[in-house]
Parts: sequence; C-alpha cells; structure tokens
Amino acid sequence: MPRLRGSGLSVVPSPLVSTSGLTVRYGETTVLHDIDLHVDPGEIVTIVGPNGSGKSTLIAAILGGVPPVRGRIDRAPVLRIGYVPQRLVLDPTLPMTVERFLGLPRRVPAARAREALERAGVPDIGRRQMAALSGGQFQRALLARAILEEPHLLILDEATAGLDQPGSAAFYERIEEVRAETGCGVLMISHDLHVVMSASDRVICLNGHVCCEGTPEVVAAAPDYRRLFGEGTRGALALYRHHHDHTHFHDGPCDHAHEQDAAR
Ligand SMILES: Nc1ncnc2c1ncn2[C@@H]1O[C@H](COP(=O)(O)OP(=O)(O)OP(=O)(O)O)[C@@H](O)[C@H]1O
Repeated sequence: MPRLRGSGLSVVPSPLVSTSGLTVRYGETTVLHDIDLHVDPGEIVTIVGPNGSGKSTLIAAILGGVPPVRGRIDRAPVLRIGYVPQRLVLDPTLPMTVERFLGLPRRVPAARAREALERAGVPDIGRRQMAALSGGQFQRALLARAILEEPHLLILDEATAGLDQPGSAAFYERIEEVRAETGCGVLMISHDLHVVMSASDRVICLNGHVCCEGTPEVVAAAPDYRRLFGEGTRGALALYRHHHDHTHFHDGPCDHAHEQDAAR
C-alpha cells in the first residue's frame, strides 16, 4: 500500500473532510448543533461524548447517510474512506472464511487480502471461519476489510466495543501503526477513554455541540470534559502514557462514567 503523504502516488488535499455549521435534526429534535471539525491527512482525531451525544449521527452525516438541515460537509476530491462499524452481525450458520469475507462485495487478489490482514495485525486468520473468530479477531477482520481499499480516511465507530482493555489498547496501537505505514487520516468514536485519549492527536468532546477540542491533555483538563466524564480520566491518561512508554499494559483506576459506558 503506498504512503499517501509525500509519495506522489496518491496525494489528497488537506483537509480530508471538514464540516462547518453542521446541524442535524431527527424530526423536531436537533441532535447536532453547528459542528465545525476537520481531519487532516495523517492525523488521528477521536470523538468522545456521553451516550446520545450525537457521535454516531456525526459519523453517519460525514458518510453521507444523514442529511444536514444546515451547514456543510466537504470531502476532498477522490477521497477514499474505509469504514469500520461498531459491529456487524453475520449469520453464524453461514460458512464464510475471512478470505471470502474480504472478497465481498467484489473479489480481491489473495496477495492483497493477505497484506490487509498483515496490516490489521492478524496475518494467520485468512482460512478461519468468520463465525469462529474471537471478538478482537473479528474487529481486526473488519479493519482489514476497511484498509483493503487503501483509504485516505479511516472512520471507526466504536470499533473496540466488547473488547477488554488490553484488547482495545492493542487495537488502537494497530490503528496508529496503520496510520504510520499508510499516512491515512483517522476519525474515530470511542468510549475507551483510558486508552484512546493518548492514541489521538486531537480529541473532540461532543455533547450535541462541540464542548471542547484539542490535544488529549488539553481536553482531559477542560472543565466541560471533566463535568461530563469526571476527574478519573487524567489518571487514565497518565496510565496510558505509561503503557505506551513501556510497551506493556497494566490495569488501573477507572472513572465511573467510563465503566457505565463500557458496561452498556
Ligand atoms: N434514526 C434516528 N431517529 C430518531 N432519533 C435518532 C435516530 N438515531 C439517533 N437518534 C437520537 O439522536 C440522538 C443521538 O444519537 P447518536 O446515536 O448519534 O448518539 P451517540 O453519541 O452515538 O450515542 P451512543 O454513545 O449511545 O452510541 C439520541 O437521542 C438518539 O436517540
């Protein structure tokens, strides 16, 4: 897969995607007010926010699935988006290997499928049945399918829901590696506050509107963010930094807002 930045092979203008004054309504209810955001090539932007704060709606609007009532969404010309959903329900009785799944809806050469699985960190699961994968392997298979198309922008909607904390941390590390290898931009939603804050270049805290935005440190210290998620995440951020510095993972303190979200 070519690097996107500086390779001259597939340079995409910056930003990859931006919204300005984006406002979305369901019936009489306005769920997104005046959202301005952008994602540049090669950056990881994470959206955090409480349940019902409009995160999935924002992603759906960016993907073109929900029309805004006001504002605009601009995508770079020829933008290729890879999307990893929160979950995908497959009929467990349907025999389907991972290789075959990667070939849907159209066949891909075996070498490309193998490369995508390697990029996703699961090089050996090609012959396995989709129904027999663990939760983490299943999400990696979805990630492989998303990166198969060499996306300029990878969008993940709570892709680690259902994974345990080390599984989530490993998944986000893999996302950082994919970004480093390909230069793609990443826009993701996450409830894994413990691990995601530090895996991001920028964090956008959403609650119907953008409450605060900035580097993980800036957002973790912002009063609006702390009102929504409590004080615990600053410690979690330090914990994650520790994990990152030492390439091992310790369980640690957890703020209750996150526990409730994770338990959903
Ligand atoms: N198709 C729909 N029709 C009507 N209301 C909807 C629809 N989808 C979402 N909503 C409402 O819009 C609001 C935002 O929902 P959304 O799923 O975007 O939030 P979220 O931040 O992703 O939530 P969660 O963290 O629980 O996944 C909620 O009040 C939800 O009930």
